[in-house]
Amino acid sequence: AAPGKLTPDDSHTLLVRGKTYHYLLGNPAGGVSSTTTTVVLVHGWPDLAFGWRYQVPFLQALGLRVVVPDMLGYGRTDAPEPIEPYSYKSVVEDLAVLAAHVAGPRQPVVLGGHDWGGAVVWRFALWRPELTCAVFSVCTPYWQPLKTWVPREVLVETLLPNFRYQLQLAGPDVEADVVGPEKLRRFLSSLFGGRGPNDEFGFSTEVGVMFENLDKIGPSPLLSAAEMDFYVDEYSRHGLHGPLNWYRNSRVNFEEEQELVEQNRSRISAPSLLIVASKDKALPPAMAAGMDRFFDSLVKEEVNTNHWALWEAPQEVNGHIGKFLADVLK
Ligand SMILES: O=C(NCCCc1ccccc1)N[C@H]1CC[C@H](OCc2c(F)cccc2F)CC1
Repeated sequence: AAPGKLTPDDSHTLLVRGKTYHYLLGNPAGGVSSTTTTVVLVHGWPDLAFGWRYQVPFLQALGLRVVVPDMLGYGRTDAPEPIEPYSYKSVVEDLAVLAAHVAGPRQPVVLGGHDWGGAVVWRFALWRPELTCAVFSVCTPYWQPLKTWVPREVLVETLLPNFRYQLQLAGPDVEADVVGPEKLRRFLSSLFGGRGPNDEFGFSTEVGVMFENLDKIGPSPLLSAAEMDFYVDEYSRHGLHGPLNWYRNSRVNFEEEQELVEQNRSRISAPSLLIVASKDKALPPAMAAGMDRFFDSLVKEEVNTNHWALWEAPQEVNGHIGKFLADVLK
């Protein structure tokens, strides 16, 4: 692979704990040396490894090796039917295997996440602190493992009304209705900021997918037609069952994390960066209030974007990540 930029032959697959993962591997400008640091980038919903397209070349130019998987259920990675393989603990173990394959056994790596990927990288730092060199999250705050089970509908009614859409996404309706490339295109355009002729939304955090509006939704200004075609093609492979399984593990995640609660493991010692997005309706900056108390070293930054900060303000996002990593790796 050409050092410093992604080429088509930088696409790889690896059998990871019984699942085939597809990932992009970007080598650093100047080539790999024994001291090269590896960054693992974890995308969210509904996204792909391609969602990090504005960050990968920037990180390669900094001299980093970049590993970017299609997460479980997405793109050219397998999409198992059951929900358990999509739990935080299981996905963290998958990422640990992938990181070791690229960076070598027991080599600490930098973890970067957006959205669900942000939640995953915080969990990686909790479960595998010995493999965590540094961690950054875009949009997603940290929350500690809880010892009391709160059903998602109660969490929505009492504390996080902005999570109400997750009740719909955990149910059967979206994967039953959003089938085939044209429906998937309208669905993805809705999530990526596309609107109807009278500014109608196809998705809202209060409701979720607004099925009656889908056929009116136009292209998102955040992606070119070719980029959108790629997302539609990639999502047409498996449909939405896998991606939606991420919303069906609240109880599994709670039960798996009791091990962390019992061991009093709720603090993150690795140098950490949170970049919040001012206008993100799913993950508003206010959700990050109070998380500092769980960190030995936390930097918080804000960008003035909606949920898709990686694409809306890549220069600012990359600037914050670059400054953070320069401090960590100096
Ligand atoms: O659903 C997600 N993303 C879809 C966004 C769709 C959208 C697109 C464009 C505009 C608006 C919305 N992300 C998940 C990521 C994990 C989060 O759960 C972790 C968690 C807790 F469980 C409790 C406290 C904080 C915390 F972060 C829950 C949101």
